[in-house]
Amino acid sequence: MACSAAAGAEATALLCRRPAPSSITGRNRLAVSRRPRHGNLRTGAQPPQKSTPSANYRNRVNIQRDRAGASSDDEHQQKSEDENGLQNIQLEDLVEMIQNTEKNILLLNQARLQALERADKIIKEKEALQQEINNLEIKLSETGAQSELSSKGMSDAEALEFDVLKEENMLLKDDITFFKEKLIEITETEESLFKLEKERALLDASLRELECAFIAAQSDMLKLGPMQHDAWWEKVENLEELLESTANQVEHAALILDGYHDVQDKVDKLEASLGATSISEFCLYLVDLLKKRVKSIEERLQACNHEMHSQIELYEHSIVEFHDTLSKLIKESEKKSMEHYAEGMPSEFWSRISLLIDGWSLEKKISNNDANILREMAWKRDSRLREAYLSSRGKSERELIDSFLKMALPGTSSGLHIVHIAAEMAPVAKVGGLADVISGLGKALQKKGNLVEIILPKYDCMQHNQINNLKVLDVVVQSYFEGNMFANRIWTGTVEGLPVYFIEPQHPGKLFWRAQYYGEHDDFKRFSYFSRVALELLYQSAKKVDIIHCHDWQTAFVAPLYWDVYANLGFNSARICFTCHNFEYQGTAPAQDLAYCGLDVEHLDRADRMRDNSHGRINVVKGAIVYSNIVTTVSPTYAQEVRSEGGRGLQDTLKIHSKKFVGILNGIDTDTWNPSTDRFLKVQYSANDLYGKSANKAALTKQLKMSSANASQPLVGCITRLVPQKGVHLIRHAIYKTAELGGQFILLGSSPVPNIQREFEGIADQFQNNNNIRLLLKYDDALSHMIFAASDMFIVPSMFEPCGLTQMIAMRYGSVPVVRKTGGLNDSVFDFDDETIPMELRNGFTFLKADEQGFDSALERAFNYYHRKPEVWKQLVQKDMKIDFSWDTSASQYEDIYQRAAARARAAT
Ligand SMILES: Nc1ncnc2c1ncn2[C@@H]1O[C@H](COP(=O)(O)OP(=O)(O)O)[C@@H](O)[C@H]1O
Repeated sequence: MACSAAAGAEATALLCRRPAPSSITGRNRLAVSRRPRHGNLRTGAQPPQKSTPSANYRNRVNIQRDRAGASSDDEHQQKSEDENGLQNIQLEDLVEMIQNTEKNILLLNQARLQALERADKIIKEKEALQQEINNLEIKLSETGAQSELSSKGMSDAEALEFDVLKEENMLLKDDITFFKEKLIEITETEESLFKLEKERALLDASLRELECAFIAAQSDMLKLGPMQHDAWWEKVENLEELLESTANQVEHAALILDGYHDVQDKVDKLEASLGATSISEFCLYLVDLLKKRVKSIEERLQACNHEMHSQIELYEHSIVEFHDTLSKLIKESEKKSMEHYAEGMPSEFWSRISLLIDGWSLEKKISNNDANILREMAWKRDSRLREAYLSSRGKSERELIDSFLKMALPGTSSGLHIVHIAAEMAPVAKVGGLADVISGLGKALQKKGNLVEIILPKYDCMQHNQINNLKVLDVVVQSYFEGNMFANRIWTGTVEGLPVYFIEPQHPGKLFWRAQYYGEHDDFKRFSYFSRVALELLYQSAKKVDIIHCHDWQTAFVAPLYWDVYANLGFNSARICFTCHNFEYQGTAPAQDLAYCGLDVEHLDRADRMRDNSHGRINVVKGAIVYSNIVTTVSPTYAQEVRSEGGRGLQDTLKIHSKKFVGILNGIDTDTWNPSTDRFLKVQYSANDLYGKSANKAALTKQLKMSSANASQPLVGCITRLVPQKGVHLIRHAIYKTAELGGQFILLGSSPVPNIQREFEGIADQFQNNNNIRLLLKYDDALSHMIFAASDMFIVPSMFEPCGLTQMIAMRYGSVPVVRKTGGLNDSVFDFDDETIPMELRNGFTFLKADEQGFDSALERAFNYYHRKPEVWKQLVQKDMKIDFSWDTSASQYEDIYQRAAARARAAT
């Protein structure tokens, strides 16, 4: 609208630029043009003419005149010159007239174009206005409808608001009627604009006529020379008439344009009135109303909130008060019960405690020193004694003594100083499960607040890169061996966060410089030497160790050495725990060999001490059973089995010492064996995200150049030492059976037994070109991690198995175990189809008979579930991955027996 007002002003300006628009009408200009006709002749020199059409015309006339002059006599020439001069003057006037007319035509054309533009704009604006009115009507009808709808179920205040809205709607409707009327006016204006347009067309036509006439006049001028003056004037008159009618039209157009100004004014006024009550204003009004409503609702909400908060505050306040009263009541009741003790039973209670302590002291169940400490505590009515007494109700006297003695410890720390003396430790020196136990149990005990140290031989072949801060101490430990003293260098470093001492004998036999851990002709010598130096180290460092834990035959020498040699030197604070990880390896030798490490052969070569039960040699495992304070093996079932044939001749010894013998199931190091962090895996995964498992399978089969065409083929894994214990004949059979069932098989293992190694090399050759079978006859820690992750099933068909770690590791990696029901396998794998076992415990497939049929029945069932019930299989995989095989529970059991032994030790001194 503002734009059209501006355009209107511009048009006015354009008209004003013409000289005196109101006076310069066509008629006035015509009067000027007529002057030459009434004799006002022009004389004298004329300024040079521009090359306009009339100038050209003039030139052409002069040329005609020259030609005419050349062909007449003088008189005639004079007359002719006069006539020509007259003609020239008249022509010049005519040309001027035409020039004026041209100018007027140009101006008119411009005015016409302006008028056209304004007309278009007005039409567009009218359309936009109509559209806005339409929208407004639609909005109004919607608002009306919504209001109708929302009026139902309104509160009084809302109804009032609704009425206001309705009224506003009515007013708006009136406004719209008013706008409509205005619109009709605009339509009328539009009609007059149409008329203007028509006039414009007429004007256009006459202008064209005028132009044609002018062109005709021009050509006539060319032929004018001999033409009659009157005829010429006739033409001029015609032209004048044309000009007059054009002037009339221009006048008319000016009138119409004046009318247009009126229309423009009207439009501007309309615009102004529309601006006053514009749609956006209406919208603003509506928004404002809505805002008000929202505000009132917010206010109400705030009020509610406020009320709620004050209620909550009240409620909280009353809770605090309630708690205060409750704690006061509790304190009062405690006080009363204390007073009850103090007033009623206390003297009798504390007297009884004092008598108990005196009795234990007299019976030598506790030392005099401990008795004095405990007596003083009872005298002072130490609440810790009272709590220990009350919590031990129903337990044995021994347990009560132990719990009392814990408090007699200086500093009363429940932590123990435990030293493991072993031949292996993972990952620095690993041959089998023993290594895993040392680091796994050691870490778990350390986590429980004990001081744990490890003593290992310093092997040349160990994984030095697995040791942190390896350094040699500035001390040489001299140790006895074979009648001589040998120097030993002591190295320290940490492995898996545990402090480790590495002993490097300066012995000419280069005892641990053999490029292998075991299998040397002088193993008995090597490890008896090591056991002696380990104790020597502890002795010389004057440590007050609580538990010395030795493992397997290699360090079984420690038990008799400790009690027969070092205890006599005053090194006797510790108690010895011996764990036999496998009763197959007992460390037997001719009796005199015991003397190498300083043991008294005569004293020990006795049936009740170290002489082997079935032949004349000495047996170091037997010696450890006899000489240790605690004897353990690695699973409850195996502990049971070794009490009969499984004991390999030591069953009677174990029976004799059964009170100190216990089977504790090994755990696994869940930090090392963790599929969600395992750095050896292609993709880490967890029970809740098994994608990584199939990715590892794909990666490993690709790496080993195995077929990956059939993704539904189960992959069977086996990682083991290839020794008869592990059921090598069933492992061999499993390879063929898996091929027959359409599965894939990967074996990772090596054998210390040459003919077994050769046999498996032969099988490997046989399957060399089979894309589904791979035999990797070596030791490879990284590869073992990848196989655990990639396999779907894992076989452990052992003839006997003290504990077995691979079935637990396999489950942690989602590989379902297929195992023989023996030893630790029986304590950790429960058959999926065995209905006598609770469903939640069933985690694998087991068989009892150590033959091919027995194995086949378990493997075939596993294959069936894998192929036919993939969902059940997946659930089984996930369940297995979530089983807690950590050392936590087992370490607590060890800690418990350590504590009791340590307490007895204190009681004894
Ligand atoms: N060839 C091998 N390569 C890598 N690791 C192996 C190999 N053979 C056995 N192991 C590992 O040694 C440990 C064996 O422990 P376990 O099952 O108790 O058997 P054992 O101690 O009788 O050998 C497992 O951690 C297993 O992964």
